[in-house]
Amino acid sequence: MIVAEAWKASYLYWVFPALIVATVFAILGLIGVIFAIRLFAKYTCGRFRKTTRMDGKTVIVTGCTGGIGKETARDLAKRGARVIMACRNLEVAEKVKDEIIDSTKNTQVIVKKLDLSSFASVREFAADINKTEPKLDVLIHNAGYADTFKKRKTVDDIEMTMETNHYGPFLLTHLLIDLLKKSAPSRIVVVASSLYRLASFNIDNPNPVDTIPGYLYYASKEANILFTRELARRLEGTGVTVNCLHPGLIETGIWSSVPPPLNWMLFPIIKFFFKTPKQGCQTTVMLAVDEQLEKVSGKYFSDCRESSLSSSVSNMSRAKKVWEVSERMVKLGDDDPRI
Ligand SMILES: NC(=O)c1ccc[n+]([C@@H]2O[C@H](COP(=O)([O-])OP(=O)(O)OC[C@H]3O[C@@H](n4cnc5c(N)ncnc54)[C@H](O)[C@@H]3O)[C@@H](O)[C@H]2O)c1
Repeated sequence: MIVAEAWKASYLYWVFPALIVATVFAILGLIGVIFAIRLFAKYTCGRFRKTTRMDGKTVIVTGCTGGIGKETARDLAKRGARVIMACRNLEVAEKVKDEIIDSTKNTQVIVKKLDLSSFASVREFAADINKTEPKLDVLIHNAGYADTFKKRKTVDDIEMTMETNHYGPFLLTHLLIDLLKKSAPSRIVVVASSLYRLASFNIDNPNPVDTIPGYLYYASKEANILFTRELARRLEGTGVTVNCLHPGLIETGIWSSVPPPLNWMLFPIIKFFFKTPKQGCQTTVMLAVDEQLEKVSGKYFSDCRESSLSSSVSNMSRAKKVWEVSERMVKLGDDDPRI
């Protein structure tokens, strides 16, 4: 009884609850500030002006049946470009094409089959473009594949993530380079990711069939950046520029590769904090369209601004080695163009 009375009289009797309440308010305040910062970032992300036109220009966008690619194709069609949708699934692509024509009133939108996980498909697509298109102003490497755990090989016996995200686009660039040079000033845009920092392309194991694909996705994005830097060096003076970008964290189908239960936890984060595909295509569109960037090459952009790269991808001797390994992997023939 006496102890209870003493406890009540002690200042600790009030200080403890007050501390708990203050801590709860501080935590809630912190969460609120994080929310506000993220929402601010989401709605003030870079946005490229709508007025620059692309009439008379021909653009290829790979992987545009959904996500960032679809909004990129729509935006460029709205600006008057002839848009070639290079897609794996023709049935879905035709529906998306109709939707884009409907919303932009630009009938110069066409679909062509391209499966980046097959060198034969890449060759067939490039041969068709070289035969039918008198010029090519912009080539956008947007398509991307991600899986977390499922190890898969392509028809070429190459690890799926690496071929789709790096070797396929590497070969396609070679096969279209003469057309791009002929059409100069022309551009190549590579959709990479800031998550390249999480992994490293293994030069000693260019066909990493035993590695977890989740890791290889990041490694392929590092390869995208090294490819961009070496390509820019090799294309100097040709009038063809190449730049790469991080689109931001975007609410697209690529996140469905995250397995349960991680995807259940990720779902509200993606819904609340990630940008929409329309917001996510802004940097790609800027690199494809902005007249002020006509001579800019070999750079990395994020949120419509040039951004800095880590030292691992600034190393040009590493970029050269990745290039040489990639040349061997795609088995360039004697008649294929070299860059
Ligand atoms: N969503 C993000 O948060 C995010 C972040 C950083 C980078 N990226 C990059 O953005 C690009 C677009 O991805 P997204 O987020 O719109 O995802 P998405 O899954 O919605 O789109 C990917 C597209 O690539 C196509 N594709 C996949 N494999 C292909 C193949 N073998 N041949 C041809 N096309 C193929 C798909 O059909 C789809 O149209 C990718 O390169 C991705 O790595 C996305």
